[in-house]
Amino acid sequence: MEVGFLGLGIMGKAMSMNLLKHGFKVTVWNRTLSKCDELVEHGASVGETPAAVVKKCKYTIAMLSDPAAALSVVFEKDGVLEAICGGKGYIDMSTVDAETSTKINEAITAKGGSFLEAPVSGSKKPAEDGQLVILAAGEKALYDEAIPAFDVMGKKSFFLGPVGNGAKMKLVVNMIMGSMMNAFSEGLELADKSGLDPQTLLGVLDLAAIANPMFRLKGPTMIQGNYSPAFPLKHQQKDMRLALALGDENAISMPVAAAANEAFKKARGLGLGDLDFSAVHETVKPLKPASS
Ligand SMILES: NC(=O)C1=CN([C@@H]2O[C@H](COP(=O)(O)OP(=O)(O)OC[C@H]3O[C@@H](n4cnc5c(N)ncnc54)[C@H](OP(=O)(O)O)[C@@H]3O)[C@@H](O)[C@H]2O)C=CC1
Ligand SMILES: O=CC(=O)O
Repeated sequence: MEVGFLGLGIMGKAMSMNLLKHGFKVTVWNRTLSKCDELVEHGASVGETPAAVVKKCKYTIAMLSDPAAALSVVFEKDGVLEAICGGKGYIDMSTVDAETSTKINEAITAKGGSFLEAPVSGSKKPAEDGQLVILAAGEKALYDEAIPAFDVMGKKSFFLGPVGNGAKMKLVVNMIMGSMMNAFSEGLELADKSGLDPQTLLGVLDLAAIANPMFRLKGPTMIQGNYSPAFPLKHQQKDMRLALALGDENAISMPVAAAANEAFKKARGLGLGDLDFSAVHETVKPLKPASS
């Protein structure tokens, strides 16, 4: 079956590559068209616009940076909305807020198409390995149709009911992850500056009740100061911002998440937005004295 794929960033490239490897026919589009070349080498076709991809494919997946990108690919000229119609599906796997997803759902379904939001948990490596956790919500029939693709991209898919629930689940998960990353950064620095070996801290944490894959994966590179991007910090800060707005809507006080958001904002201000989100570690380090 021909599947469309819009957005070939860190995640979209890995996810669409997995679809190709598992025998799906994939037509790709990316705003920066040159990013399609590598996929073409692996057998993908290219659509000139999002509308051209949707026109060709029974269902189209999107993996875009943020709400503004998700909306623009649907609503702008040559966008998804120009070609979506009865019998076609649109699956947005980007991390956005429920309001964005709902707007897209309304527009797609008004034209007779079906819509699913399906943000994912798991980063570059799980995307490459087909080990994502998929948090889907919306049209159940489209979910059932997409299961073969989800099974290739992920290790587990959840169907969470009406549109909005996938987005909310993803934001809750990333709010927790962003808060944990800040506590972890502070702990690494505290260990170091109080005379402990941060490597030993990693060993202790890994045997403790709070052992987790994120500490295991990111700890060694954070100690080296290597922040090669798997999950760009600017996207984590976007997720904290959107999660805080969800907290605001529901009158949930989230001081820990708010402090974590401030740290990610500070890191963006320091020009670290395109690095991995673990670069928030740099905000905990003491400023180097200005050279005289
Ligand atoms: N990286 C990760 O670990 C994870 C990321 N996510 C989420 O997945 C989504 C994608 O993340 P990731 O792949 O890391 O991000 P990248 O920054 O690597 O890629 C972003 C993609 O969005 C496209 N894009 C940005 N703005 C626009 C626009 N205005 N119009 C059209 N296309 C646009 C980019 O196109 P171009 O190439 O032209 O810039 C690119 O294809 C985000 O929502 C992120 O929060 C979820 C789980 C894990
Ligand atoms: O959204 C990021 C992730 O690692 O999940």
